[in-house]
Amino acid sequence: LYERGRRKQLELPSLGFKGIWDSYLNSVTDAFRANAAIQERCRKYGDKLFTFAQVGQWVVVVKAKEHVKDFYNAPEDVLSMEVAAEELLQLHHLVGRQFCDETYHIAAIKTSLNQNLADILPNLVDEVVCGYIDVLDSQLGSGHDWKPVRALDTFTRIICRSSNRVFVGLPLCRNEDYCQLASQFSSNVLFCGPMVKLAGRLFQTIFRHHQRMLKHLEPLITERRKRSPKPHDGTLENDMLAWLMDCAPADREYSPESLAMRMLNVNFVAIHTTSKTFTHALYHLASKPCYIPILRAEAEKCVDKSDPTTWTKEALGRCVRLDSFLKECQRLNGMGALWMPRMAVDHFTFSDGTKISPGTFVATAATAIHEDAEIYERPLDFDGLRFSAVREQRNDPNDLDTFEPDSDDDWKHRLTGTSPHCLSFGGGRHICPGRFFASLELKCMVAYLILHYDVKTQIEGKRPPDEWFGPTSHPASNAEILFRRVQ
Ligand code: HEM
Repeated sequence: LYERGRRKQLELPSLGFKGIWDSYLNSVTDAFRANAAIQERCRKYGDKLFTFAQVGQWVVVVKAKEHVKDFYNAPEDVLSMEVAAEELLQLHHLVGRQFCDETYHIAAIKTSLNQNLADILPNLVDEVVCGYIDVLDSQLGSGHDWKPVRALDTFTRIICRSSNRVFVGLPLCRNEDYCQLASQFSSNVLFCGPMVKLAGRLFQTIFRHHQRMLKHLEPLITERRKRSPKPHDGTLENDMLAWLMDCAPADREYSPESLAMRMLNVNFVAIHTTSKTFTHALYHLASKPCYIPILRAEAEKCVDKSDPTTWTKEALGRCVRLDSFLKECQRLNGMGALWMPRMAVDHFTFSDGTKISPGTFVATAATAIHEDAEIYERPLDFDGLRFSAVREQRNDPNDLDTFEPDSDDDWKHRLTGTSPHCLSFGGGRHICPGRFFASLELKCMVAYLILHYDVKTQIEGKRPPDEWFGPTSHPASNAEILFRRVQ
């Protein structure tokens, strides 16, 4: 209790704080309406930093552009993402020390994955198509009637397969046990993390994710080692496993334990984020059918419906309206009210002189920023063409030969563009290195969907409402969307 009172950062404003007991009471009532409570405080304090009482800790909340820049550019040994994640999710207990201590998967994503996007696209598209056929079409049957489909489950399975086609290749990416492990790992961690302070090492024993991943990868690693005594000689597959081997320190190149842990980590950051974003987009599309003909017409112009093997990174890059639609979905849905948590591990001073002491949690008010009327016109309205409108002013989208997605400051309005006003992929030091892959995969997924299916919500025009757990939001987990094949 003493620690809690001390860490409140008394010099910062905090609505409703009168004493330690008060703060507990507030934190419990606010937990049920965290988004509204944080938005209220953002309106009251404007661009000032303030503190917000959560059940387990105080959080200093950052909203103003300059504060966000200070925050996300701060060095890891001052405002630490790792320590915050450890504290919130208890990763050492849940998955083991090695999960956090090694980080060479980040290098593998930043260099190899991003450089190979054009090369891996045919495999990615192939798996997206096979995923739709195996997982969605099997639920629709052979007719052309509307059929309800549980969206989040269905598309998490397709995205998990497609991502893992690029991470581990065939046939493992279609193995049921492997896919279950890869897609459930992050939800298990995110769900159990907060409870694990009590449960200690129980989670590791019960779920044994690392051992299960090891069982799947070990034969692959042994086979590759036999084939190529050095992973860097270019004879291995062009997939994440090979890139991880390339980026690993010399003594881990072929270490199944270490590589299995990195592969868990890659799946941890890649699958639920992409599946959630896709599901949000699907809910918007199904509840606002006016976007279907717009996006379908653009997709028909950019890619060949009848031959997905011809789809290229450049062609998908020209789907500017689809890019904008996805960015708008991210702006309004999917971020938590508190986003990008950091723990101060040293004294930190914001550029306006505000000091943060070690042991303080800091996070951005992402929802309040994304819904700020001073930044976005009509911020609460969903405008799927909000970002493409700016890009199309400078380029004629009907003239695909002259369209230059890379011109001027075009990047700012792209799905992968980030700024202190657009935090969906983070920003600064820990900006998401997988966002180019995620963008490519999401575009393949949505382009294929709108070319082959019509979608609508059960109650026409009504989007399944997001689910909130404290300051974290998720797309409705059990909602069904109606699908019908395009005739
Ligand atoms: C739509 C999908 C995705 C979203 C919304 C997303 C979002 C984010 C955000 C917000 C961060 C920064 C977290 C922070 O600063 O606290 C982040 C970091 C990260 N993301 Fe993503 N991500 C997505 C997909 C992916 C994919 C597909 C990969 C891998 C292939 C990936 C790999 C990573 C990694 C490794 C980090 C940590 C970077 C570091 O610590 O420097 N992400 N992501």
